[in-house]
Amino acid sequence: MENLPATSPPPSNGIIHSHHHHLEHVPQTHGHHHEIIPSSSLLIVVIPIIIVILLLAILLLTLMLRRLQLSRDTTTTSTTVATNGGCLRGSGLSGTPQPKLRGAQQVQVQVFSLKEVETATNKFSEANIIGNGASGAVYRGVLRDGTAAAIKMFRSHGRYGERAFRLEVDLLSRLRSPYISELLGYCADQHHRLLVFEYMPNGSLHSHLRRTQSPLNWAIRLKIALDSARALEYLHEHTTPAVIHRNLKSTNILLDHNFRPKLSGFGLAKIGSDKLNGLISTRVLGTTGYLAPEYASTGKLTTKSDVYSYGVILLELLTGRVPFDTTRPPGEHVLVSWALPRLTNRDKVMEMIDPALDGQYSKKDLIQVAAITAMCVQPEADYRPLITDVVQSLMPLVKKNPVAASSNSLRFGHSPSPRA
Ligand SMILES: Nc1ncnc2c1ncn2[C@@H]1O[C@H](COP(=O)(O)OP(=O)(O)OP(=O)(O)O)[C@@H](O)[C@H]1O
Repeated sequence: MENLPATSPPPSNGIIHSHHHHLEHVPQTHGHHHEIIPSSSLLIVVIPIIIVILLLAILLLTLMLRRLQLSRDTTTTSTTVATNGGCLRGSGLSGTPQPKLRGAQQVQVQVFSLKEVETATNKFSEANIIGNGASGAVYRGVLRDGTAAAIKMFRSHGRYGERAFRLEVDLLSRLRSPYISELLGYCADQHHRLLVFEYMPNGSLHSHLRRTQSPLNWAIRLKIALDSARALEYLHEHTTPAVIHRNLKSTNILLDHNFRPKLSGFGLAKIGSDKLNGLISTRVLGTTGYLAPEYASTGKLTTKSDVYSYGVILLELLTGRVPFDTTRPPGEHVLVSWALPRLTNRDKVMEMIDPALDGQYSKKDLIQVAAITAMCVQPEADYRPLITDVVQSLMPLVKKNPVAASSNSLRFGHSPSPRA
């Protein structure tokens, strides 16, 4: 009241008396305020308040728009893959946490024009097709500098295909490990989406386990098991934040000229900040027979979901069977359900072993691998081991069963590993 301008009319009696007759005079006093504060003074107070509110609203809106933009970028993944032969520089999963190899720098991948890829694959000749995955055909090609390559062509790049393509480019240009398939480059020319990988002359583990001719021997199976676990260890433990592969299967384990495995197929990978508590996916993606039960039923994805899928690969190595096979007798369709009770039974474990191994393995080692496998395919995620524990358990077994130097002796028909 003291601050009222001099032009303000003097307070009325109603105000003076209000101390004594408060209740009776309240309405009167109230009405008086409108008269004693001039509109110019009101404006001085109200305008700054309105300006502050407006500024706050603009700030809030900007923040909300930014958040929306980030979440959109997360679902479509990177927007930095250059199209029309542009170059991938400083590619990043915009809006998503960017996994980095601790202490390592990003590796540049080459950008190929459609013409270059066409030349490399003899115009995508059918004769050059070496595989067919869910996202499209894979061609063998020879690059301009003479390097052999496997070129994966995305069939259509709808929302899902585009995400998978960008994710593979973004992740594989960051992740470098001797256990992970190397991305040489990519082509994103108009509607074409192609990934150019180092060529793995021995194809996939899946194809080798299906072969009846010269099957993989015990020592090489153990080495494949160990190096595949190391690939996963790299993703789960040596990458920050952890990467969950989400599509671990024997077609994604590729073998080099020495049958050393490299992990591929990163189109469904998830970069998780909380690897053990997990991420809840609204869409369950992956491959039947390899999906961890808790992920299949609730969408809860953790590094332990990968450990389960890895356990299924161990089962394939032990039994030579596929994870889901309706041609088998009833009760044997689902590999895990059939194998789980046998894995922990010392007498029955021998019954489930791949007949192609022809008894050329140590029973003691087999029991140990079976025990590791049983833990990995535990229905309860918490009881599954960390992949690092698997690596540690397999290391002494691989040391005991060294792989012969020549690739010719990696399979039977040459020099099988000795019976223990
Ligand atoms: N770098 C490579 N070298 C040699 N062969 C490869 C290479 N990449 C893929 N292939 C062959 O092509 C097949 C299909 O590969 P792709 O990556 O499409 O795998 P997929 O797991 O079957 O499919 P998706 O990952 O789309 O689910 C592989 O199983 C393998 O036989």
